Amino acid sequence: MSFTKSEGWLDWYADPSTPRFTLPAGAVDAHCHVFGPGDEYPYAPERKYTPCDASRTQLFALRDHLGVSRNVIVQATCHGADNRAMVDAVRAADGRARGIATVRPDVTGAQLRELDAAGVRGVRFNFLRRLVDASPKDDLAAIAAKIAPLGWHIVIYFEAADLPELADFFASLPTPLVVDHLGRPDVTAPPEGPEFTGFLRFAERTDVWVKVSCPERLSVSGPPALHGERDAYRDVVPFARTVVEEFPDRVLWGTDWPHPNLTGHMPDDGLLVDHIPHIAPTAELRQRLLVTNPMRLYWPDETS
Ligand SMILES: O=C(O)/C=C(\C=C(/O)C(=O)O)C(=O)O
Repeated sequence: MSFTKSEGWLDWYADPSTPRFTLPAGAVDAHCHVFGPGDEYPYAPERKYTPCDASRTQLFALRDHLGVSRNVIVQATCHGADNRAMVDAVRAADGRARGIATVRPDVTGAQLRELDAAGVRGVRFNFLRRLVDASPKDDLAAIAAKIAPLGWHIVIYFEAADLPELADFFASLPTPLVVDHLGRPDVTAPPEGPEFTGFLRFAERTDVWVKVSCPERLSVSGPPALHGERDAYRDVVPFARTVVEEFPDRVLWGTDWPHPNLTGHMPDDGLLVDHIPHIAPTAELRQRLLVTNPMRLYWPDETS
């Protein structure tokens, strides 16, 4: 079966620079995806975009190029609840990857145990209307109840403006929560404004983790110079740095490779690594962000 990429779709950056910032040993890319290949892992009929292919082999090549040690591979909406591409990539990583799945309310205990055995450690609830049709909260609550006994967590992806409406539902969930991409703040508003301070209050819950990822999605200071600028996405820094400094033990970082649904520019993944010292200004903060925190959440049996 062949698939045609969505109109205007930008492929991932084919020639990422070698980062100037050297990642610490054991660094984890805690948010990335695999797409297809579509002829082996067909894209879901209900998808709202059709990506380029982005295989596990290409993901692992980027991992090695950037100096990353491990990956958390998050099921992308273009694959719906068919987790095979993600699971096969996790299995192929020989213990160096974990997975976050998408499941439906009728998922069985046996299916969840099989995912867990493969290295899956959570599910994703996506609330972006441009990515998925809304799921009834009762369905999501049913999924949460099924996965909680496994010790899994729930990755939540939402627009900042929707957090007030979603906060009570999030509070009702019986598992830790991991927020994608800083909760997608409007970086044109001041960090001390009501929207972001409201998000910080939400993140004060000790079972809420935050990915300080995707500056390229959030930045409005314009695309960086053609991948020559080493301090790109400056307008996102105050938001990400605040979260890192306020919750140093509950932050995670990821590339978001292969960067779905970006228009205008595609980030050089080497630049995304070079962005890290701007949001985590000390070696100690970077050790927690990149190694200690993701190991505690995804490989607890391997942490001392
Ligand atoms: O890759 C991301 O995390 C962000 C996006 C896409 C998805 O999460 C997805 O399709 O699963 C987006 O903002 O379009």
